[in-house]
Amino acid sequence: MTDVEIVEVGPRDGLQNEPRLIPTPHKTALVDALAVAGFRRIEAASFVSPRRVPQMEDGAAVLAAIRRPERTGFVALVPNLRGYEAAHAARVDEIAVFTAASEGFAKANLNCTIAESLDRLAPVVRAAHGDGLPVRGYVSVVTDCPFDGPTAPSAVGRVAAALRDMGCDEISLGETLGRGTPERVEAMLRAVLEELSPDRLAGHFHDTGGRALDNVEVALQHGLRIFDASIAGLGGCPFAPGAAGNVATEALHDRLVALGYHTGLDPVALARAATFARSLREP
Ligand SMILES: CC(C)(COP(=O)([O-])OP(=O)([O-])OC[C@H]1O[C@@H](n2cnc3c(N)ncnc32)[C@H](O)[C@@H]1OP(=O)([O-])[O-])[C@@H](O)C(=O)NCCC(=O)NCCSC(=O)C[C@@](C)(O)CC(=O)[O-]
Repeated sequence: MTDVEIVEVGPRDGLQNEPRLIPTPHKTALVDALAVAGFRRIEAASFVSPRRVPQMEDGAAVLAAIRRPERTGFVALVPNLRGYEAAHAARVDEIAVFTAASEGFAKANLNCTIAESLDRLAPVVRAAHGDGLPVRGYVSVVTDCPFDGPTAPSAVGRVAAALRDMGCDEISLGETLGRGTPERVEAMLRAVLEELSPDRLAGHFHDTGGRALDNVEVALQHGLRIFDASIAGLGGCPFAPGAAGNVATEALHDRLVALGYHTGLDPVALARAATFARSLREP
């Protein structure tokens, strides 16, 4: 059976969009419940401006309190060297840096151009590698941008190649708005695969239009074997108006198993974590 890795991003990409501030112990409990399910990687926090994303302000406290089973690596999202230093001090196992394939989204999310974001990220990648940490690089808005409209596949290929050239070990292709169709995802993947081999890529599909699982299948057909997902479909992006959460981890797991792939995850523990995740959204 072929292995497919699901990278759990709910504690970061999912919770960052929750309007009500979730107490730190509840975030920690969610990460612990997810770790029981057997993930190899959980994106547990981000170290960004607390003014821009107040929900993520307690990232260091979350990382200090979680259990750390040996099989699970904990990832944090960082926008700059300051974020990297905080994440490293919080003993992350991997970092994720992020940019976009459109200027409109780079401006809204990072307050800079794509080129400026790449300049800002290069020293972060060097510092992480110097400390022995792997780096994943996100490209957002790979099919559609809420500000600039449809994204040209060639633009995604260019930014993914720039992240690779900078040293990112893996590139996660963010379908941020969740409105991409399998046809448009396929066109985007063809452009990216001219630059990178599929084993360096991850698919990151939001599910606003209900096509995320179909988009995963297209990516599987093109050789991708790593997918990001968010438990209970939590989330959205505070800087992408109208975007829903990532594809739900438990739905992705079930689809992958039905297709004959092996995820290494425990479905009972996943269901428990999903129930707990849903309870965090209740007032
Ligand atoms: C990128 C910046 C930092 C640029 O920041 P800036 O807006 O250009 O301004 P700045 O550099 O002057 O910093 C603004 C404030 O943040 C502080 N600051 C600056 N850096 C840090 C830091 N690391 N940690 C803590 N604080 C920080 C800094 O000290 C200052 O504090 P103030 O003077 O306002 O009190 C800012 O715009 C920002 O944090 N943006 C938020 C980005 C974000 O978290 N977006 C959501 C995650 S991305 C996403 O969800 C998409 C993804 C990855 O999932 C894939 C997909 O689906 O597409």
